[in-house]
Amino acid sequence: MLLTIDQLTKSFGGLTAVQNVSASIERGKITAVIGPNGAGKSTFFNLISGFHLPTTGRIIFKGQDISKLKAENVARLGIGRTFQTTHLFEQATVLENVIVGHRLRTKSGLIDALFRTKRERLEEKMCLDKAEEVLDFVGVSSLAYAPISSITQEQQKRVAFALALATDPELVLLDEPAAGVNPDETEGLADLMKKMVNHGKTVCLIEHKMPMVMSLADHIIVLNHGQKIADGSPKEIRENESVINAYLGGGTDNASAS
Ligand SMILES: Nc1ncnc2c1ncn2[C@@H]1O[C@H](COP(=O)(O)OP(=O)(O)OP(=O)(O)O)[C@@H](O)[C@H]1O
Repeated sequence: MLLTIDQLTKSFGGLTAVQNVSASIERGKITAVIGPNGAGKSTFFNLISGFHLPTTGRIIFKGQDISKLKAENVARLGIGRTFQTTHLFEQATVLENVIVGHRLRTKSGLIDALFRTKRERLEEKMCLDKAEEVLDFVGVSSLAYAPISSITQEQQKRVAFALALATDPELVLLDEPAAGVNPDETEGLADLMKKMVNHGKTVCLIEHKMPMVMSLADHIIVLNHGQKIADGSPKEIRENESVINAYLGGGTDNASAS
């Protein structure tokens, strides 16, 4: 297993957002995390990527306990994540967004930047090369000099993917990668996730679009009220009574059909 989560709990004051969840993510596969609104999915991602410290429990990545590491150190070890497209800088270009994202995660400090050391100049070149490479990978090279505000939501999703890929992660966490895009674009983004896997990445996504999840994921983890209520293949999840009751069945608005 690339990542193992052992009895993970996160409480915010009196509210337990993630409760005693154990799960694992297999290398080279696509794992989806699903569940109703407020189930704890984003908190789960925030815990894995070091944005929240667990209240109790452990997160083991490639044999190393990363439970207490800060986000920048988790990123350095090989876990990349997307943020909502609203985190992109609207007035900056696509390329600038990826370079800034990458620089925030590389080593040059303020002193280096002020004195323009050799390392800093070298890293600048590496950042540009890396940004061009990931923009090419996600298929938006031709938009490198376009401001974020001028491109479509689907193209912004691709830029968010590029940002996550810029640190060369082994595990990529994608938070609702297909929210707000049309069915054709959803298919294009699903293809991009498969391409990541074909290039050696392990993908874990949070997604409400069930047809996409069912056709794309190798493994699905279902959260409800902070607890894991099921874990299995798409077929197993589709047929699981508690998942049907909590999320998939009964005309719920949560599991989107498109
Ligand atoms: N930083 C925080 N402080 C306090 N409560 C929080 C915090 N982050 C999340 N919560 C609470 O934890 C619970 C789980 O929220 P979370 O965002 O993880 O769910 P989710 O499954 O991602 O929901 P959605 O599908 O709506 O994004 C919610 O009740 C939420 O209000």
